[in-house]
Amino acid sequence: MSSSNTVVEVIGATAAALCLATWLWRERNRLSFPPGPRPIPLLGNIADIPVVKQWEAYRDLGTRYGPIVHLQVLYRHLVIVNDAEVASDLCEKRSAVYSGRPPLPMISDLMGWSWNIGFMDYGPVWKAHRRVLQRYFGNSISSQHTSLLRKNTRLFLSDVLAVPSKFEDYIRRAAAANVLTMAYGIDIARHGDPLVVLADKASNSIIAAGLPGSFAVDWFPFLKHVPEWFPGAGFQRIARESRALSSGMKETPYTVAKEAVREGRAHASLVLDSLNSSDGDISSDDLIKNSAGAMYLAAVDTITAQIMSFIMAMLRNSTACRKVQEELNRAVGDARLPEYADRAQTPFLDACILESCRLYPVAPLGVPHCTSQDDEYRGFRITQGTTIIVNSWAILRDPKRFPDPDAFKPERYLDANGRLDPSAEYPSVTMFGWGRRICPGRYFADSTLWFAAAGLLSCFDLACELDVNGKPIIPTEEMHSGLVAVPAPFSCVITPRSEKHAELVRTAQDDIE
Ligand code: HEM
Repeated sequence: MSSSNTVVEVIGATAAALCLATWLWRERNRLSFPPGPRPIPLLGNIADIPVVKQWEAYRDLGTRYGPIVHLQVLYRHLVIVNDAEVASDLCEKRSAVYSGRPPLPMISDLMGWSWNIGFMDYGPVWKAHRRVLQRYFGNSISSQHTSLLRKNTRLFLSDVLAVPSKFEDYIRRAAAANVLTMAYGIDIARHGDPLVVLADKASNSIIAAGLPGSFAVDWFPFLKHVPEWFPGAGFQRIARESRALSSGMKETPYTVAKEAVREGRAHASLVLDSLNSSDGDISSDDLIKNSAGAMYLAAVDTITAQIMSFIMAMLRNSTACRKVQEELNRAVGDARLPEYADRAQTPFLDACILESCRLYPVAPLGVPHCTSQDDEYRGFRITQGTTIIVNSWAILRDPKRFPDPDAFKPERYLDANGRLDPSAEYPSVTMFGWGRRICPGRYFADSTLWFAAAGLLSCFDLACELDVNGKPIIPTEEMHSGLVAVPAPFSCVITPRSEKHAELVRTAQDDIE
């Protein structure tokens, strides 16, 4: 073959490849975005972004446009997913592309929370942090964690016995005690521990910032550079205050924990465990500090709100509540407090917990994911950098998955013999998130809910407060929006089920290991 033929062939092949690439590029760009409300010039769908009860507004968009809805705000694309199958297709089956986090100029850059794994984009830094947490939590609940839960539940019950009206504070205190011991091996003071005060202030500052997108700077990142004194730049003051708290929350408990390690008096914890690891990728100071610090923010508000939702559900469904107590009478009796081993005998309690998580998920929109490259799904174009919001709340009320979805029906998780039915659809499928970003603390959270619910209902009666006419004030189902959705404040009258139960709670403290 002559060399001129070869040149022609090379040119021909190159031209064909170029044509093919151009055709593919055109095809890709011919794909349209998923359906959604018509954007207005320049600002796009800014008026369609809800500011309260976002999960309901996004569900309504889904009813109009289908399970996958596209919105565009300025240059940012958002995809709202209201369907479990689509969420799994994208965030699980295509997790290599859908595991990022959108940029969070206010929370990460200005408020200084970029060290927190929950806000990190997908990549090697995130992976390194995730390994630390995954190694510590594993894929089940450890006996070390159940004895921690046992201890703090007993303290919680005795606090409730002393001042029942402050039950929410005590739920929060128990959650904080669990996390600070797990993360740092620190035993906190019964009341007003300075580390808890600091961590609460820090997490409140971030919760007060609301959902990502609540500040203009989230949409116009150049505002990051506006000085604090500039009119309208109040967000810079909020950011400065939160920055100081964020740094305190990361550094202070870690310093205390490391001192205890140095002096040989440290309890088992993520810090101790990771420092002792022979794996150099895990024992780095920054990795451990950041991973331990992230746990408080991720765990305390979520757990507190989910237990509050359970109590709210019990007040709204007193027949189910009584049935749980009858089950606990049979499984535990009145001569001792519940132990984790009793869980196998309390399927109805588990079903009630599941149903309260389904109806009142505390992360109704999960945490947004973000795409790391362009993708095509069901013939639609999803571009790189699109924010993916999975509407867990809508999925958990999808009538195809949960018939009669607005009703409290614990029976939906039980088989004909009253045992938990492994083939039932459980809310854990969506309430802990998706794919590579799924909540690493989910097994611990699940056990925490059981301990709190079993302890409370085994020893106490819950009742609605009465109004001036003697009618019970039944809590509404209202949940307040935010990074974590919390039930609207409600009152609950808590009384010991009998003097024997009260005595059990009083003496339980002596039984703490
Ligand atoms: C009822 C309690 C809880 C709920 C409903 C919950 C829910 C969630 C959800 C929805 C996510 C986002 C997942 C995603 O991006 O798809 C998440 C992430 C996370 N959770 Fe939980 N969580 C709970 C308790 C806990 C606990 C007890 C811990 C640890 C002690 C924890 C640690 C984390 C961490 C570190 C992340 C960030 C993971 C990452 O970005 O890779 N969570 N959780």
